Amino acid sequence: MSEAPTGGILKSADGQRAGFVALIGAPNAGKSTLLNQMVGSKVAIVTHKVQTTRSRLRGIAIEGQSQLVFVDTPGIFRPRRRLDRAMVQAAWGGAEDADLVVLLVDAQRGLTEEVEAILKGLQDVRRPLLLALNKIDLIRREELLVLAADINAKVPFAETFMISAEKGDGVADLRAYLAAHVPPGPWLYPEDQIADAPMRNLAAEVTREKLFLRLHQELPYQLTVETESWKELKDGSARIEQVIYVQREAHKKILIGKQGATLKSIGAQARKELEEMLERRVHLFIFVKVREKWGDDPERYSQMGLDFPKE
Ligand SMILES: Nc1nc2c(ncn2[C@@H]2O[C@H](COP(=O)(O)OP(=O)(O)OP(=O)(O)O)[C@@H](O)[C@H]2O)c(=O)[nH]1
Repeated sequence: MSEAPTGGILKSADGQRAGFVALIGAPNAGKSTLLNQMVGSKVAIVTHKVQTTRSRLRGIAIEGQSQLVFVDTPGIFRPRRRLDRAMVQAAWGGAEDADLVVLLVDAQRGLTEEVEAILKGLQDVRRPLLLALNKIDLIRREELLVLAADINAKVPFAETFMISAEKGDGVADLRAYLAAHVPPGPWLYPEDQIADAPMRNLAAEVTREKLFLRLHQELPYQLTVETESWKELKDGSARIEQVIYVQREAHKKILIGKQGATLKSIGAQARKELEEMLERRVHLFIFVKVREKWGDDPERYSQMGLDFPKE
């Protein structure tokens, strides 16, 4: 067997396709359910190439020779606070970055205010837009056709799919369409990273995400989270210790906050998500350490699966 030219990490690019698919929709539209159907048991890799909150990797699906990388565009609606507004902008940026954008609509709820708001936002997105009407098991076909026409009258979608994410109806068609329409090119993520994202990285990624969500522009990007220890306890819970490395004492202060309040709330959010993800109780201990100059050490970047920025 001959080795792939990339050293065996990526498969040969013959006939391969790969791309980012932004899945957007109002809360409860069924995004998670659809992703589970599309991605199956495969967990997304978690070493982001770029450290931003723009889009979160939700899962990777392989369909034939195509790799579909699903990204979330968090907080696309309800921009109440300034941070939220910044997130909304970032979210639309995420849609702009994607190769294809799928709007998932709960067909039973129909054209709600939230859906209207998303449609408005989508008018400026210069990407192929696909509409997926979900929960078709709950409504009559005639109503579905009317809804499809109403939505397409507002924003012309390249294609409209009618699916039941829960029952699986129509999901294969959508998947096949996406697979055929992502750009030709080598896969974006090596196959082995998709199957088993190391749990320690995953846990560190969760905390890192909470840090960015909470502190946003206050903190510089030179910050890293490492999971130092992970113990399975007898009562079924997990004890996880993490260290957040920052470059300066001042950053440490910001991160910890008054009387530890900032770090405490970040820790609480991370723990909650970890508990949901791992389906068990989690004891999370986070320490903050100053490690000067780690930002200049290329080795650290590659450990995190990041490219070392040239300047
Ligand atoms: N009947 C029916 N229910 C569905 C279908 N797809 C999703 N649901 C239900 O809709 C609810 C919301 O689904 P989620 O997948 O959690 O929705 P979501 O868009 O990820 O929600 P957020 O994470 O809050 O944005 C759940 O109770 C699902 O079981 C479907 O095709 N038919």
